[in-house]
Amino acid sequence: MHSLCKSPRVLVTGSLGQIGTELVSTLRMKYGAENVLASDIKFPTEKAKFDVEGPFKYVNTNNIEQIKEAVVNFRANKVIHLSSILSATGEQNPDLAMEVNSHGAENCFKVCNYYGASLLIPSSIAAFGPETPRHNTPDLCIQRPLTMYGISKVYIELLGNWYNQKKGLDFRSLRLPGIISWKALPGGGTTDYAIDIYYQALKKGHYTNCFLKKDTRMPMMYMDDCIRGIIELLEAKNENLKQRTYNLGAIDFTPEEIYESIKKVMPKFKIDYKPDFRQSIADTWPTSIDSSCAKKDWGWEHDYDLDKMTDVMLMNLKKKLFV
Ligand SMILES: NC(=O)c1ccc[n+]([C@@H]2O[C@H](COP(=O)([O-])OP(=O)(O)OC[C@H]3O[C@@H](n4cnc5c(N)ncnc54)[C@H](O)[C@@H]3O)[C@@H](O)[C@H]2O)c1
Ligand SMILES: C[C@@H](O)[C@H](N)C(=O)O
Repeated sequence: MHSLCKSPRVLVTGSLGQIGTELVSTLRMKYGAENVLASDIKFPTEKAKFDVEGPFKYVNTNNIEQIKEAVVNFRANKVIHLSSILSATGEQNPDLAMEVNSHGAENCFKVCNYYGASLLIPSSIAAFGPETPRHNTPDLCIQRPLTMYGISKVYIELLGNWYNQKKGLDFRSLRLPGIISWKALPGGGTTDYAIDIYYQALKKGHYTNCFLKKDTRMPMMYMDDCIRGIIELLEAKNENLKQRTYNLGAIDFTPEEIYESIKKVMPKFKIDYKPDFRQSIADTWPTSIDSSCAKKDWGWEHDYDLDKMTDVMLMNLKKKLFV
């Protein structure tokens, strides 16, 4: 069985996305480039590539045979499944979201269960809905999301519990907030205004048509915290885990607060608002989440606050855009 292999052999799906491009490079630095197989339905390009090069394979996660082949030939004992259609794109193309998010995950569960590999799939604050307690949302509470994306996340969380209890599959998941980074562009999320605002601040000095109202508070996190959180959960001792899915909280802010944070560095920066369909998605999500269970079971602490993140985002984006 592959699970008996000592060194981690990790297959990452959807690895050319926002989180994957950074996670793959960090894992390669940690485990050795040859031990991390990146995969996606896109191929690496000059614009979208990994800082640390290593093996890459085309894997469409809707095709179970392609996942099987990658796991078997690479002798993967861990799968990190990232391929996904995010919330806003998912509401515009619900059939695609159902196919990629639910069917793709089902395929990963079946393959990992059969070949004895562990499986980590991120969940999201989108797994909560309008009936969920909105402030400091606990791990265990009512979850009735209204988006196709959120529905698939609840399905994955529950499948993970089932496979863990009935089949002994080592499944782990984190409910991530909106992730903010400067390296890769996001892929159609409701929290993505909080990335675009930094680009527009530097390019135009004015963020026009912010698609959420100025007082819409959502949980957020800087990418470095996200990558560290994923790897800490991946490496946590199984006996310390009291649940299979953990809230992973960090910071929370509104469009107006991130605007004020940027203004501290760029006093002439301006913003205007034009909320669209994404407002109704954001209105059903928590304003902040409680990650005390992750802290208690495996020591989770975030590092970046809003102003520290703003400094790092502006500094790195300046170099990326203008140097
Ligand atoms: N970015 C965030 O703010 C955020 C927040 C919470 C949870 N998450 C979760 O983290 C994971 C990764 O998110 P991300 O932000 O990197 O997403 P992304 O949209 O940036 O990347 C998704 C990747 O999946 C690939 N993909 C799409 N369909 C595929 C298929 N059929 N087969 C294989 N690959 C396919 C895409 O080409 C893309 O590279 C997802 O599960 C997402 O739900 C992300
Ligand atoms: C929150 C998260 O899952 C993603 N950033 C989205 O907005 O869809």
